[in-house]
Amino acid sequence: MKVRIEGGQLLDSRCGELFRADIAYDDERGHIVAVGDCLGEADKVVKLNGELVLPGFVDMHVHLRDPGFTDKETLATGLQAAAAGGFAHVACMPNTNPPVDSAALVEDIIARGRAIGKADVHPIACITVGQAGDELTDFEALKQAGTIALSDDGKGVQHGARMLEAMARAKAAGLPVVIHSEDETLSLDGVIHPDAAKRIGVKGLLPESEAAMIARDILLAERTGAHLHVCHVSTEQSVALIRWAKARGVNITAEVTPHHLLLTESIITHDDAVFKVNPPLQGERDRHACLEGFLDGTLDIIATDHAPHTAEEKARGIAHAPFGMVGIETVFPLLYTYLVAPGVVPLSRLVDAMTRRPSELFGLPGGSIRPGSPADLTIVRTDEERRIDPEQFYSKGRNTPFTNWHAAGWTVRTILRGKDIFVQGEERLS
Ligand SMILES: NC(=O)N[C@@H](CC(=O)O)C(=O)O
Ligand SMILES: [Zn+2]
Ligand SMILES: [Zn+2]
Repeated sequence: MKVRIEGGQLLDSRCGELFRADIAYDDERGHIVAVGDCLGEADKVVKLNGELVLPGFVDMHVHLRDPGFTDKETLATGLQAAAAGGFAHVACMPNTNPPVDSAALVEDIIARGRAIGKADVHPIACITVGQAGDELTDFEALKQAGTIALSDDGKGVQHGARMLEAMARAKAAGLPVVIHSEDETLSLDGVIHPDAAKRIGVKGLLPESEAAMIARDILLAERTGAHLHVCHVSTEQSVALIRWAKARGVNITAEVTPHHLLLTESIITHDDAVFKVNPPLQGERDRHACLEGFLDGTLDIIATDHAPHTAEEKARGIAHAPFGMVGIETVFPLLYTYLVAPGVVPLSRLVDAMTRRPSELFGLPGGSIRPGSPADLTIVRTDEERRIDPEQFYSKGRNTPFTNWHAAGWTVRTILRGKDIFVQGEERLS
């Protein structure tokens, strides 16, 4: 069936300007047929009134908690939440129970994800067996099964020689190594930024633990030629090191989260674990450096690090609650409202960092609106402001630090290969 979307605004990726155009796609074959005016007959017409029609969003860092932690999230709730946030594709981290360290587990997630029929899920598998930091997993078998990258996210690989071997083998297998950069001999059992920790009376987490590990892994990536991708960059020193590595020609890319672009440790004025995340919210200099790094492309992409936890777990307070914040349903409205609308970040930079760039880095489909490309589309309304209410989330996780913030830029429809995977107001999957 031929579908036409008319009355929307598209983004010209070369000049960054918005323009009016219609889009025709084939909802069975799943690709875009034409972009422009007078696109001819269609079996179905979606009429818009100036909404943005963007490529389907891509998030390279989410925690879907399935298998093993389904009280926090399930594949179904996580992939519906992703679609509601405008995401057509998400990459899920392997810190589940059991950890995703075998081909069978990768295949299981892909098969169950596909059956749910929401966002497409692309598993990232463990670097080390059981995420224990020691024996390496079978990279070739994991790749055959469909894994798109390797990571022990949640923990850093502490042993340098082991990481060197992992990068050499990842290079041979053609898989990116995605690092949670944390030198545990520095971070120890700290929980939040040292300044905030002093105010609250808990243990500080040394920010230098991040850059220390990034420095090591830059050197190992340079030696091996592996594609090193740095997760959730949060400090000024980390941004400087990545910028330096790129200038040297190291095969390195990086991501930044919405919370590290919008928040600092100063928001932590009382013991509320909703602000506890790893890496922690840092200082204003760090936040500013992340923003600069994002604008100049040192930090290539936006990733949410969507990390749902239960209300009970988060009620344990900053010292004892698990690290992590949800983010997949609010990332675009927050960054649109607080960075794009005030003129800090161009819309084209934000959209590129959530679509074309992550697709390109990890070899995923989509990322552009052109005849022949997949009909992965996100339709966003920028003229309707809403208050963020976690009770409305499709995710099981309600642990957002942005409760009661007002934002515009909500997704009204998400399309994957020509099929609607989210329409505003739809029922929850359980
Ligand atoms: N970011 C977090 O604070 N938590 C993540 C782990 C991680 O991304 O390191 C989680 O799995 O909960
Ligand atoms: Zn991490
Ligand atoms: Zn993570």
